[in-house]
Amino acid sequence: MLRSVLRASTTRLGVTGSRFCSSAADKLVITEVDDKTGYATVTLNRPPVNSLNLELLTAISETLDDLQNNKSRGMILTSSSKSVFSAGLDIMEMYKPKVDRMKEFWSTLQDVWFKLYGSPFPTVAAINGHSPAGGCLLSLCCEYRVMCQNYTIGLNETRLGIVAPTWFMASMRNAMSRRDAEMALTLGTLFTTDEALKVGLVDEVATSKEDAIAKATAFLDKFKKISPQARSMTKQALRSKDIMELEDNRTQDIDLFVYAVTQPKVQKGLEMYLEALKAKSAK
Ligand SMILES: CCCCC/C=C\CCCC/C=C/C(=O)SCCNC(=O)CCNC(=O)[C@H](O)C(C)(C)COP(=O)(O)OP(=O)(O)OC[C@H]1O[C@@H](n2cnc3c(N)ncnc32)[C@H](O)[C@@H]1OP(=O)(O)O
Repeated sequence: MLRSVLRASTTRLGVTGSRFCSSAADKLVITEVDDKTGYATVTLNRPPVNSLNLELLTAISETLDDLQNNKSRGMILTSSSKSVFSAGLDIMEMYKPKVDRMKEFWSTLQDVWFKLYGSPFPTVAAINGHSPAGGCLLSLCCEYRVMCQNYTIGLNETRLGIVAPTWFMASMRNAMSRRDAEMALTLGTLFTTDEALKVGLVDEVATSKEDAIAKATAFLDKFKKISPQARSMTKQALRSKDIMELEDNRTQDIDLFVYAVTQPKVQKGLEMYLEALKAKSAK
């Protein structure tokens, strides 16, 4: 049985929430811990599409700190939307940006990646909707992915005329073959659920969100008889090369992001992409 909200981090207004919040509906991230299993279900809750702006990333980062401090037994990452897991990075954070905010935005995304990719507790993404770009990245940071049918997932950056950073690429390479990752990254492929299963981008297909959560729980249950310390040390050892690479290059990575995104050609591309998205949603 899911017990009440453990902590619902940062509200949409950017105010940190209290431990037992009155209403979860206005929180960017809702965390519920199962009394029996100790597993936390972390729900992204920024309508309409969970695009990752600075506030949502900060809320995710705080949530991951809470889980680690509370020695979480496992986390299931999902979304409150009926059709979108996450639309990826909020394009408004990159379009006509203020440089200071942009630096904080990118640094917070790096924090989330470090904490999720390197988390000591086991993690599963219950992908209950579309999951392009940064949405796909969040799921790739998890150890296991269960995806509902008839959605799309992938690192589609090249289709936007931008380059996925090397740590995005490393996360994808960790989940599927190098060859498939190269094809997917260069083409900017958005896979259907069935295609994603075939290349190993997701591990299981679910018929509904409930089914996805049940399958995610079954994955976490597999570790019941494994020493948590041995498990986390093994995971972190396997991922340490990718983690150290970004740790050693954090500042350069932020500078490169700011430089690349502020290029007039990239700004024009983002403008056109935003217009196309708005025109589509207006139909
Ligand atoms: C080595 C060199 C390094 C160089 C570094 C350079 C660059 C940095 C790389 C950055 C990496 C980028 C990662 C990203 O994540 S970029 C974001 C990519 N995301 C997408 O392409 C997804 C776009 N969205 C969609 O495809 C669809 O919205 C959907 C997720 C499939 C959901 O479709 P649907 O349910 O039909 O919703 P709508 O399309 O109608 O959207 C509803 C409203 O939400 C707005 N929206 C959607 N996505 C975003 C977004 N990512 N950011 C901001 N806003 C978004 C959409 O415009 C609608 O708004 P409206 O209601 O006001 O019209």
